[in-house]
Amino acid sequence: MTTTDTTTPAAEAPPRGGEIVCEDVVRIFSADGIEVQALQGLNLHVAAGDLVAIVGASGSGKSTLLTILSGLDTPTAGKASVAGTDLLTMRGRARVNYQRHTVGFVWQQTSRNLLPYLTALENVCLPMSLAGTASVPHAEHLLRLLGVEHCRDRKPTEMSGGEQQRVAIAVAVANSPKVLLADEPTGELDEATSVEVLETMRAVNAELGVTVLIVTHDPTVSEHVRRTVQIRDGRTSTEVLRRRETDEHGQEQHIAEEFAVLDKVGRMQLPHDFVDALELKQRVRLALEPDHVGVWRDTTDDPKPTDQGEAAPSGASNDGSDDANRAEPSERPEPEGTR
Ligand SMILES: Nc1ncnc2c1ncn2[C@@H]1O[C@H](COP(=O)(O)OP(=O)(O)OP(=O)(O)O)[C@@H](O)[C@H]1O
Repeated sequence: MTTTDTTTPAAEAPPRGGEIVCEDVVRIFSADGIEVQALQGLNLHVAAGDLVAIVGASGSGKSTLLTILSGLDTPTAGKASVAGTDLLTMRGRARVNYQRHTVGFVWQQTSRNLLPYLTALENVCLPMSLAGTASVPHAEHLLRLLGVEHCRDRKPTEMSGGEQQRVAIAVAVANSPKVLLADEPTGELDEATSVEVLETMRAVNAELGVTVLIVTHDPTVSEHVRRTVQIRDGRTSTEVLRRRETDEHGQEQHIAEEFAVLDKVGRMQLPHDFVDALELKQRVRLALEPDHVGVWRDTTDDPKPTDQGEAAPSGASNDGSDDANRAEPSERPEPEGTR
């Protein structure tokens, strides 16, 4: 990952609010009398037209989030809406309409996305027929856009895994949803085919303007999206925003900046590698500077060197003043907001 400093990170950030809004979303599962908090106050805002990857360790809550956004499950608490539809109060007919028109899905298992006894064209026409808007020319247009027009009259068993996933994307966007949700869409594919499928997702995002959210374990997915959101223990923890810039030599640079997610009351999680690198534990020292917040390891209880080079008693300062523990600006580490 190429990283570089930048003076205007906020200028590139997507606007707050928008197509997908999750605020303090909680999902508790009860099984055999044991409660599992899969989502523990998750916050996520995705703007209309954005292309976002959600990454995280196994069990961090990615699939739970996607199942809620797809309308197949309801949060225990919090606020969640997609394209203005409130996912907590949605019932019956509204839920069917939501799944048919507002969101489209692509699942990991290629076999789950397509009906095996229908051709690619028939698979794409099916959701339109259910909505009463079947159009062969529109289905053909989508197959062409996704580069699988040659599969028009083939059944899934006559297509490669990558072709099946690209047809699945055409099926998912057949009813012009506002949001396309994909759960590990490259999970069963080799690297080269994964890249093709991800590029297809980009094309759908760019050409049709559909907002795309991809849940994945695959770290290479991050290189194909503008924004990667990390979920940790049921909460969004950090984000990486990517963009391309041309430097003064005319060379294109890929810029990746890491951000921490700040909730409404100001809580944030520091990335694991920051915590490990500075051996941060239990408590950190903070300082508000004009344009950033400084975070330092708590050295209050460290032995202090004396003039003779011996350790002073814990907590004692060199000159007896409280300021002795504060590093002078020249001694301070660089701000950690960018890497
Ligand atoms: N229906 C359920 N009943 C009980 N616990 C559940 C249920 N679904 C998920 N969980 C638990 O919730 C937590 C989050 O699960 P989730 O499937 O969302 O994680 P994930 O990040 O998608 O993991 P993976 O990458 O392995 O699919 C896990 O501890 C899981 O065991």
